Amino acid sequence: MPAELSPMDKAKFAAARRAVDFIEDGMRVGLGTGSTAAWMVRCLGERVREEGLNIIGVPTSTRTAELARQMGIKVVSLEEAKWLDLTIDGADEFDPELNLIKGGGAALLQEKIVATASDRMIVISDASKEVAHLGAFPLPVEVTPFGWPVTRTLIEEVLSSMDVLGRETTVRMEGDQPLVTDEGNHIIDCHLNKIGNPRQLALALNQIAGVVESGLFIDICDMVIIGDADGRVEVRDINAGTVAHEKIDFAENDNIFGDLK
Ligand SMILES: O=C[C@H](O)[C@H](O)[C@H](O)COP(=O)(O)O
Repeated sequence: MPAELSPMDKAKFAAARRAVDFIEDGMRVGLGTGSTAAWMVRCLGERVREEGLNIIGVPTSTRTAELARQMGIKVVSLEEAKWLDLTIDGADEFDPELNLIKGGGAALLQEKIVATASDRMIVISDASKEVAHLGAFPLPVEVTPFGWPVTRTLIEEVLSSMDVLGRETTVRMEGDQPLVTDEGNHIIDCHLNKIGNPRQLALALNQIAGVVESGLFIDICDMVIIGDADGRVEVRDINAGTVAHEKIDFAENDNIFGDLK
């Protein structure tokens, strides 16, 4: 393992490495986006190379598609795959029911479509993403470019009647322009501090004309794997109601870091 790898990256790696063990030969797998999901793609690439694992991957962003191809993973579109066995992705926050905030990397729309088109979704994370209540992380809402300032006003109106602590919104920028997502939309970040009823908020946001999707993932995630910098992982299965504690041996996975040295 490269000495310069941060404790956070070690934790993300441990969770990612454990998660790819759930991938079996022949599976169609949704590939998430972000720094944690990138570790998962590298770990999966290693299994494909070493074990000849025959899987197809459906990426959730152009970034992930590029990395997956580099790692030797066969990449297809969701239209081609039709349905997926499993999606593995990171998250910005998760609560005790495994409801999520996602979209810190602006990939929430493809991520949500891919995750809901999967039999199971596993979230991989370090411990910092676990919260009692969602909302400290600004909630991303993807909106159409057409009339987006109006949509933003409508979002603020809806927030004024919701059980949230903060109501400020900001437009995600790239340079001096609103950021454009892979699907050609913009992102409004909602600074809510605490969301009292995530399900109600998700439904209310999706009623607004111009809102394409919010970063609230309700009842989509089945399992979370939380890694730490020592290689320990906690595997929490919400459906089975089980919690397992295991350990990843970094030394056994040294070849995965080959391209990073
Ligand atoms: O849009 C990005 C995604 O929802 C990411 O999965 C999320 O932001 C977590 O990313 P990271 O693993 O880099 O913290």
